[in-house]
Amino acid sequence: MTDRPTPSAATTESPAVCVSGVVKRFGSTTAVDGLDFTLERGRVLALLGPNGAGKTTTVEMCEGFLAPDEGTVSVLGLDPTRASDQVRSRIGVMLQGGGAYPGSRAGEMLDLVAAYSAAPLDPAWLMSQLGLADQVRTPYRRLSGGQQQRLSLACALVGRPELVFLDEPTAGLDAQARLLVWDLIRALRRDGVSVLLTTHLMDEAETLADDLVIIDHGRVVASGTPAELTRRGAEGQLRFSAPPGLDLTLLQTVLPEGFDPQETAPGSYLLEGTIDPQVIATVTSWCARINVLATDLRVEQRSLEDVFLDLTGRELRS
Ligand SMILES: Nc1ncnc2c1ncn2[C@@H]1O[C@H](COP(=O)(O)OP(=O)(O)OP(=O)(O)O)[C@@H](O)[C@H]1O
Repeated sequence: MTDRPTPSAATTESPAVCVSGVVKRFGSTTAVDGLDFTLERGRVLALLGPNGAGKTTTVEMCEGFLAPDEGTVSVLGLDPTRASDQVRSRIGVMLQGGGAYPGSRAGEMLDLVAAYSAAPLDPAWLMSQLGLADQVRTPYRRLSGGQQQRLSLACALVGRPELVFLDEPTAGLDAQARLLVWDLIRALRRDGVSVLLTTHLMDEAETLADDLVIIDHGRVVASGTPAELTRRGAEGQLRFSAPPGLDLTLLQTVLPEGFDPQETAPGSYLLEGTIDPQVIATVTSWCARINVLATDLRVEQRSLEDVFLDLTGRELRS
């Protein structure tokens, strides 16, 4: 995927997407409630949030399908509702089954979309990248849900867009198809394509995104790189098993300041904080000194699920 057309100079320097103070209401429901975030060029930003958080509404405003009630949305430096023709020729949008003629063959559909583009990718190559090489002649209605999903991704990408919107790109895909889609998103990133994706899958966000915006009830609850977010607060946990009833005040005196070791269940011990090799060595040598065998010693990093739970008191998966 090389030789993408150079974007026009007037909008090359602006961020791929800039959402500022955006509010969107549907009747009495406020779907998006003062949202701010920026997707810089060439990066992958994941909007992560539970069902109903406002992810799809946000993406649809960026695609120009919906206008915000308040605030501004800028895509490649342009207003996606006012300059929709200019914006649409430069973005890739994954439509969920929309616009498909049920009788048309998968390969024909992709060829048709490619024909509208000045410098399309090779449709046959794209079909094979997405594991659809054997479905080129299959009518759309006979494709499985996952195959339709991947064809819709192919349609979004075949025109070599500068910016791609992927709303839950792997929803409903099996593990193997999910990995194909992940590989393709990584390839887009390597090619300098900007990607805005929504997901409620932590592993997807953590694996693919350079930047994460966690939203809930239409608002940003946290943002940063996956590493920054999982490092926030308690950085990690060290757990070990040992005979119950150890006097942890003694352990605390030899640990760096800020550690408060706990016995979470009889014989199960937990330390939260920055777990570095010195902390592990301190714990094991303290156990040796009191002649106790620590078993099952393991270090766990906080996941985005933990971060979300800390911030909202709720599980990310609803
Ligand atoms: N066209 C609409 N009319 C009325 N309410 C809507 C409409 N679109 C979205 N909503 C409501 O706005 C809120 C946000 O919905 P949205 O689809 O943006 O969330 P989401 O984060 O994408 O959720 P999901 O992961 O379930 O797709 C929800 O309460 C939803 O019911």
